[in-house]
Amino acid sequence: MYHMLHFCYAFEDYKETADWLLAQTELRPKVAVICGSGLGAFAELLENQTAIPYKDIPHFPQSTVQGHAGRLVFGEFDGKPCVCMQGRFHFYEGYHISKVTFPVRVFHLLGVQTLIVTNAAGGLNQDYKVGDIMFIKDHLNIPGMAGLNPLGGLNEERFGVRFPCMSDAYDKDICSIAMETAKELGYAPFIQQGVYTMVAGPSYETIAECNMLRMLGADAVGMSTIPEVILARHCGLRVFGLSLITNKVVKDYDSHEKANHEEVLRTSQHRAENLQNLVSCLVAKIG
Ligand SMILES: O=P(O)(O)O[C@@H]1C[C@H](O)[C@@H](CO)O1
Ligand SMILES: Nc1nc2[nH]cnc2c(=O)[nH]1
Repeated sequence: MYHMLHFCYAFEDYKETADWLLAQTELRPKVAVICGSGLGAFAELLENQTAIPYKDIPHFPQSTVQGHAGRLVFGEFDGKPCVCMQGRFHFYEGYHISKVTFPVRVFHLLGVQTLIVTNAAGGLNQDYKVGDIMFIKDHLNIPGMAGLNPLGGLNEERFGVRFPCMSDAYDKDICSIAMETAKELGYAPFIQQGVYTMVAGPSYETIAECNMLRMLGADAVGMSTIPEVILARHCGLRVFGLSLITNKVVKDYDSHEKANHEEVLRTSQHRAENLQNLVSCLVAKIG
């Protein structure tokens, strides 16, 4: 059990990483994108790229999960500078929760104003189909309710207030722009809006857990994103989040379906192009 007052990082650590990154590129991104499982190909589309492996970046953790390449890519969409994490960090990889969210505060110090988070998630809502893209309108922070919040410990006032508000976590204006963009691209038939919930993982949910999460009001379940969103809101970033529904969770004891990461990566690959188009158009509009 980790100690609540234990900090992995001091303000100076975030600053050191941000200053190191600013010396590697002349781009000054206003938008950062975190790519979910299998969704990292998006970064390949960036023009005028500078790609930096996580292992070369001071204080950065490493990606250990299949489908997370482990590179930070700076580049442009339609002339709009952007920084993209090709691979994120998860609590179940054994990282302290402040390591999982380390890049978010670095983005803030780079001058980023908007964070776009993407993830692969299991569909809890009966009406969702595999391949749907859910714009996140709210979240249920299950590990947070059990005491695992990235803001636990002493508050760093240089980033934000002790008790940040979360009822406005997902930016309604960006969500409207994303909806408009999805319609322009002809993607409306597979767009949903819903509530994302996070479990710590790495085991997938039992049938009873899926039924409970649905009863609590969640539409999709994953193992990431919420700690990043909380840290982003704490330091004043605007947030847009989307979940790719890569599988339908099992809620029926007669079902022979089994959740598995191969299916997650297959669905991500299938929808990769649509997601790339959507996110790149969005960056071009809001960047
Ligand atoms: O990084 P994301 O949240 O997209 O990855 C999801 C959750 C687990 O890491 C993995 C399970 O298949 O996919
Ligand atoms: N927890 C969880 N994470 C996922 N990521 C992709 N699919 C799933 C799922 O069914 N459950």
